This record gives sequence, C-alpha cells and structure tokens, in this order.
Amino acid sequence: MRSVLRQRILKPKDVAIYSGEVNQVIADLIKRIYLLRSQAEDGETVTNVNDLFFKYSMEGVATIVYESRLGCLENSIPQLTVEYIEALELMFSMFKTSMYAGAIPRWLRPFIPKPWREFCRSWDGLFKFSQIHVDNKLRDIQYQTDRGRRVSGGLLTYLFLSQALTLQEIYANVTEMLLAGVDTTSFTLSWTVYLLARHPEVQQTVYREIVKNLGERHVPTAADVPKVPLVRALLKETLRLFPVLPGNGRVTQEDLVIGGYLIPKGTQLALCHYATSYQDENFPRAKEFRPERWLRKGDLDRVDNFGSIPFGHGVRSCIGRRIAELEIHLVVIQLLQHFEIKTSSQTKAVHARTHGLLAPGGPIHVRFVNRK
Ligand code: HEM
Repeated sequence: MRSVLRQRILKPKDVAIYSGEVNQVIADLIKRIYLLRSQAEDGETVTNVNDLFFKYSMEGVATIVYESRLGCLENSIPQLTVEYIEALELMFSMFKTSMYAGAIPRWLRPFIPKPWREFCRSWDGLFKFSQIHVDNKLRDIQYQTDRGRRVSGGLLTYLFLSQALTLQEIYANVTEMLLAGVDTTSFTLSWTVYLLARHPEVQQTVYREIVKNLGERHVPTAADVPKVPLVRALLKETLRLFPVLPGNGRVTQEDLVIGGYLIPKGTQLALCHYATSYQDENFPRAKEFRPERWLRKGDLDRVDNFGSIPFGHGVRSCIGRRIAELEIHLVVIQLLQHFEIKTSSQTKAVHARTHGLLAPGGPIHVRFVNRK
C-alpha cells in the first residue's frame, strides 16, 4: 500500500490537489457551528467540540479516501453513516479490551466470549461500510470505461487503475485509513481549539498573521499554508503537548549500541515521546504553550526536534500525515477568520487521558464569537 501511495499522499504537494474537497467540508463545518451556536443559550457556545470535529475529520478523510461525501455534518445523517459511526465508537470504546481480544486463545473464547464477539462486530461494521463505498466507486469506474471514457479521479480511482492491490487489499487498506484518520485528527483539533481559547494572546498573534498574509475572508488552499508559518507551528506545538499516539515501538533489525548499551537484534523497543516532549532539555520551558518555538529563524534554519515525533518516523511513519496536516491547517485558518474562539463559563480545565490514544479527558466547550 505504502509503495503504491508513495506518489499520491506522502508529500505536502501530493495532497494539495485535495484543497477544494477539504474546503467544501470546511464550509459545511462552519455552517454547522453557526447552527449549533444559535441553539445555545448564549448564542455562542458549542458544547463538546470533539463531537463536531469527529464528524469533520470523518467527512474530510472520506472525501479524500473514498472520493465521496458521507453526510456526517448534515442535520440528518444518512443511516449507513450512522451505523459506521456506531461501529467506530464501539471500536474505540472497547479499545483496551479489544486490543487483548486477539491474544485470547481460541479454546478460551467460549468462556469469555464478549471481547472477541465485540471485536468482530466492530470490525465487521467497519469493513461493511468500506466495502459499500469501494464497490460504488468501482461500479462507477466500470460504467465510464465500458463507454470508452477516460477515467480520472482521486485516491480510490488511482488504487483501482494502478491494479497494484487486490480488491480485498483495497477494502482492508481504505478501512484502516479511515479508522486511523478520524480520532487522531479530531482529538488534535479539539486540543488546538482548547489551547487557543485558553491563550487569547497566542490566538491573536496567529490571527494577525492570517489577516496580514491571506486576508480576512480569502478561502485558503494548500499553496497558502507556507504564508502562515504560525499556523503550522500551532499544529506542531499542539501535537507536542498532546500527541494522540503518546508512544511508539520498533523491533531492532540489527545489533545496536545506544548510550553504551548493546541492544541485540530482535529486541522490542518502546519509546514514549509524550515524555520526551515535556523535557526542558529538548524544549525549553516545555510545559508552556509556545507555538513560536517551531518558527524558523532564517531560510537555512531547521527546527526538527526528535523530542517530539507525533507522526512517528521512518518507513513506517504515519501514511496520512499530509492529509491530516491539510485538513487541520485549512480548517484552523478558516475558523480563525470567522470566529474568535473563547472560553465560556462552561469551559473546564481538561486533562489528557489515555485509552490507547491520548484523548481529552472531558468534554471541551468553547464559544465561537463573531469577528468584529
Ligand atoms: C493528527 C493526526 C494524526 C496523527 C498524530 C497520526 C499519528 C500516527 C502515528 C504516530 C503512526 C505510527 C507511526 C510509526 O509507527 O512510526 C500512524 C500510523 C498510521 N496512520 Fe496516522 N496519524 C494521524 C492522522 C492520520 C490520517 C488522517 C490517516 C489516514 C488518512 C492516518 C493513517 C495512518 C495509517 C494507515 C498508519 C499505519 C501506517 C503503517 O503501518 O505503515 N493517520 N499515525
């Protein structure tokens, strides 16, 4: 899969072509914020923003991966999408249990049936959903080719036409991408909004840069993102403080000597970059939210810092990184163009909690206040 997609989504310029689709999803998200605000007592508060960003992330990744809209941000969500959301929620709500489900020996399953049963139920739901969308697209392509038309399209079309993967492999891989691309992106967006609301001075600086370099209402595309380096820095800083995957692991492929210790080939290594992200030796005043620490001082300056590697590193690093960045950069710019994000009387201090992923430990409520 990775070698097939190398040309399509691994670099920022590869995913730039999806700006238009992502912006349509953002337009729906903003419409939804106006609606939800209007239903609040103060006309400004949106409660539990993660629910909103979950739907945004799901719609965003599906529009790229399936090349179709799911209707997550509509008032009445299509039944098929509702079922998928339920399967996804089931998967995450029992993440810890289901992680061990595969380790339960077959003979033991009749005695403790629930973890395995739920594990299969949630995966079946996710696969069924992917299969329906993939099959629809395949039928569409077949229809076009039968009529001698030249077919061009996005990711899924490319996967079909390249013929590098079997249909089963396509089902499996797009299911994994959708699964991997929803909570990761939505938690990160929820933290971003939370941090901006609690640090109005940072928010003001980012907003000023957007207005100066892009304007108050210009709808941004991927080409605009390098003009607002603080927006990129904001995402890096958010992921440093709240890396959705707080740890990572690798099995050594050869004998290594690290810090004077011999680590034999085949050793399982665990890395907790959530911990290294908070070390002052890696990030001065590490506990503080300071996006500007990621800004380059000049053209030759690089600010890579391996104390924080939220997307992993190397050949197995996150395949959806550029998609996630596109979705987050574009939506943050537009949210700040439309609204000042503020705490409300309902905003409580929220701490991180792990359930496999590092998630907000409670609901995040913020006000979306009209820009004057
Ligand atoms: C803020 C958002 C995201 C974060 C922080 C994140 C983080 C990660 C991390 C840490 C890994 C493991 C990398 C490693 O072992 O070195 C990973 C793997 C993966 N991610 Fe993401 N991810 C995000 C969004 C996405 C999105 C949007 C997609 C799909 C469109 C996606 C698809 C995947 C897949 C398929 C893998 C497995 C890759 C493999 O095993 O080769 N991720 N992600």
